[in-house]
Amino acid sequence: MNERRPSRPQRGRPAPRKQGPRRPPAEDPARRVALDVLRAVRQRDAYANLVLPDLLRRQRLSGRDAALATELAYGASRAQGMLDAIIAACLDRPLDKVDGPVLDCLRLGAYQLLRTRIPQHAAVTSTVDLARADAGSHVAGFVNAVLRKISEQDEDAWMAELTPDRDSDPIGHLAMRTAHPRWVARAFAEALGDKGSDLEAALEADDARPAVHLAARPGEISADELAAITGGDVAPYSPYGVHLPTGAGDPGDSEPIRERLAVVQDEGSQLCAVALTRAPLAGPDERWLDLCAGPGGKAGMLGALAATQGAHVDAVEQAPHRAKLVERATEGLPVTVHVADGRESGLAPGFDRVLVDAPCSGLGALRRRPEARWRRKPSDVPDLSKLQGELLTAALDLTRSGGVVAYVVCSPHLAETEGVVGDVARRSKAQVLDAREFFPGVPQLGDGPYVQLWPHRHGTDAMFCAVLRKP
Ligand SMILES: C[S@@+](CC[C@H](N)C(=O)[O-])C[C@H]1O[C@@H](n2cnc3c(N)ncnc32)[C@H](O)[C@@H]1O
Repeated sequence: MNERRPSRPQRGRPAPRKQGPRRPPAEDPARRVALDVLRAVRQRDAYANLVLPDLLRRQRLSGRDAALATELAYGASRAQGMLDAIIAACLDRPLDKVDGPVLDCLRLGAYQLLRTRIPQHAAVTSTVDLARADAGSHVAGFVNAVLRKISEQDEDAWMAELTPDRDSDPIGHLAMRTAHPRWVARAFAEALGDKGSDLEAALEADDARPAVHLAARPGEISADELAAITGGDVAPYSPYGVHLPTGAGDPGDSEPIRERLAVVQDEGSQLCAVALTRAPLAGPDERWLDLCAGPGGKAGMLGALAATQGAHVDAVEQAPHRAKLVERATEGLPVTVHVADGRESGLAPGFDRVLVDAPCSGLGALRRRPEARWRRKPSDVPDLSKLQGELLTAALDLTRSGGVVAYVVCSPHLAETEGVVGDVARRSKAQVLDAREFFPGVPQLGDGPYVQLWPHRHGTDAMFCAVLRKP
């Protein structure tokens, strides 16, 4: 046993308070918000990025306090597996025997100790205060003791102790070091065909906070104009994209977004929507379909492009509340929204271009959804692949002979990407086009015919795109 870290924290004996900076107030509002986010995620499967803005508003937090709450809530959510491994190493009982509210406090405290520059005493005492307020004095000593043990080593030392050996278990090693579940790291490795440096770069980029990307609405404003107004940079690949500087604040406050001249949209999503419109077509090019449209990001892009080309978009979405979001996103554009199951939409066939942006595991956008990597399970994938195959088949059925279908998922998992497309193309005899041609100027697209974008190569989400032509 490691003598420096006795296995049993000593309950009820808070470490003596040191002289020095004043103890933070009992209810530090930024940490309170972060803790409430962690709790909502754990208790009711909430999405951190949806609950946080509301909590910030309710606590009237802005500026540095809001930035701290965001950093702690998102950071602790993203690093949860790694934090849990370290917390577990400091306990004399299994982690699942720790009460949920206490575990939330431990995660929040551990994150501050390991991944921020917050002084140790502030990280520990502020978390103990929250634990006392939420769970009672009897747990304060326990939280204090565990956090003190965690604080005896920095993240690197903990990782050296807990991470599997790099040579004998490269995936387990990188998964732990970059705070990813092992199955996600393995899915990335299989898609990259690499267990070494490329995988490391991919997982590290996936663990970093992404820049906010905007899409200028085609026909309304150019990317140059949007960049000038927002102070962002024109995106490297999407003709409509702008990257906002880090820490630019809430993009929803910016004038072009309020005036609906631009939307927040990852550059990879923009590229995939535009790719559908770039595939060459003989014959008519007027009827476009978006078969999985909610909440309407790509439908907005397609609608705006359709408006400039005299085409019309039908947008199908199964969930009524998401269909409403599509209506809002496409207001004023030549788009008709239908609430229906894309597998049996009842729409008349004969579409010239069809987008299937299928429901997926979202493994390609984990960096944007802090808690998602710990929520998704490998057992989710088979059901998703089945649905994806059915939607792609329905899309081909709705396409005219010679028309094109873009199949897009925000995941690099091979069962959701090449597996689905290979299977449907074989059965339908659809021709798989070289999708790289519809991503001009984008480097490192491999051997084709599919396109797999990556955060570490392209700065985008890990979007997958295949383009098929109906025989
Ligand atoms: C990846 S999202 C699409 C994102 C959208 N294209 C965008 O850019 O904003 C997948 C959407 O498909 C919807 N969906 C799930 N099953 C469906 C089905 N059987 N038919 C139609 N839509 C479905 C989900 O509700 C979700 O809104």
